[in-house]
Amino acid sequence: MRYVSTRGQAPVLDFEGVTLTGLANDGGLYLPEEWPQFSHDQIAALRGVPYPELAARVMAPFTAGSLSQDDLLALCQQAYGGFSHAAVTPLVQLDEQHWLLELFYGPTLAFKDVALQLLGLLFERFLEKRERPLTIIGATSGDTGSAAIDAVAGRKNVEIFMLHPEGRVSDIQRRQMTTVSAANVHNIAIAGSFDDAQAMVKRMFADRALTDTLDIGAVNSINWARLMAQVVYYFAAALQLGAPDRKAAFSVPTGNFGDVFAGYVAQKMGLPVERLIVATNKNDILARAIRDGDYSVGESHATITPSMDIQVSSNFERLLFEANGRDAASLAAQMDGFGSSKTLPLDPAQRERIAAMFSAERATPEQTLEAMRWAHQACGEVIDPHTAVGLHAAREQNALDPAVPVVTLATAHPAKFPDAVEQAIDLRADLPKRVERIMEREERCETLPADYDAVRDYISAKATH
Ligand SMILES: Cc1ncc(COP(=O)(O)O)c(C=O)c1O
Ligand SMILES: N[C@@H](CCOP(=O)(O)O)C(=O)O
Repeated sequence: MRYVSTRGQAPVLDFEGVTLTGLANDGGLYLPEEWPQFSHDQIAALRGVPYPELAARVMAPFTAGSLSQDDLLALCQQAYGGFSHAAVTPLVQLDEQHWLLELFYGPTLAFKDVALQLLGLLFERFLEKRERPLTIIGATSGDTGSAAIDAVAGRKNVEIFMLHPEGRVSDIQRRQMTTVSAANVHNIAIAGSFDDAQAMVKRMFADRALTDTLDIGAVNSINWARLMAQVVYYFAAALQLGAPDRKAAFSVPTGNFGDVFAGYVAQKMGLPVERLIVATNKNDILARAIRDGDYSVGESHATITPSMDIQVSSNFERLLFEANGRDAASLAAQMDGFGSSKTLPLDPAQRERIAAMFSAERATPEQTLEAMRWAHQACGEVIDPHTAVGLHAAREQNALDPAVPVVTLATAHPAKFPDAVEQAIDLRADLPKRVERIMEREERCETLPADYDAVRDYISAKATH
């Protein structure tokens, strides 16, 4: 499989190259040159297949040329062997139409583990032959950071610098990152928003002074391998609900647009997906883009769903590229305009193609809490506030055929956000035993201003050259 940049000016890479490169050097994001196709019979043959094998079969076309089938299967078995649920991503029924796809059984209790447990192993495999270590630089609003750190802590040939917005992640999210004592882990709290952190990370990929001395890698969803691994659970859920003979819709709590874009990829591969519902909090740039064609940056608001407090949504670029017929030159011009004006009007063709598959819904804090109460009182499920944003959006879809099952992605364990859970249902969600110990450990974190030079210089000084 070959991978091309959305902006058309970066080298075409294979899967190994794209995994180690992260952001394309023209500022774009990598995508497969073409979407692999699964026929009706090939999808039917995946029914009942255990998760690690399903993962290897769904991902095989994307890794072809860089990993053998046997190697890929062995990596999937290792990656998912540590999940605390036998089904890895179990499906739970809420009522006749609504389901939850629980994605929080990995070591750090959020959906990020599904991709990052595998990515850590892929790094290790591909770095065996390299002489220089890979310096991972990432930005997190809470969950990517802990999952990525867990995936690479103590591994050879790799070190990680993770930026998070100071005071804007939950205490548990922060401790999951800052209590890891491995020498190859560096946490940086910046006095700014997640968007400030993400913008700095992207700028570092284009900073020759840095890239000439360090091999920089990505764990954020700018890295194609992240999205690839997330495609699998759409297959897992749809197969259980009757695919390929029955369609399913998915409601996805959204921030950086990676998770819902993985659903789009599953649909492009042949999975019968009726609709993808983009669920946002008050940071509703995506809802405005999908509904009104207006992708323009607003103020960043702190909410009870901090992981989704995102304005500039990395993976929306991938969808814009798809929706303009993969015209890289025109996309590059659109993104340049967005870079300077912070506003991007979608053209009519982009709007039409996006509307054909995506709906968008925004949840207020009260609607979020109300969805948590409904899940608890009517269905006996304790859900986290991010999942609740998705569930609220799912239950607003009156235009959907009631015979179509709607799956809300349950993106985090409720214990990661105990205050919001208590506010909604007056119950303190207990931390699972496997992570309880983070509450006693010492924290390690550098606090820096939201200043590009200060952060770049700190990383440059600390990194292994
Ligand atoms: C718990 C949780 N839900 C939802 C999201 C949004 O996912 P995405 O950024 O892939 O849109 C995130 C962060 O990415 C998250 O951590
Ligand atoms: N919500 C995310 C933000 C980063 O998103 P990513 O999917 O691009 O890594 C987080 O928890 O850090």
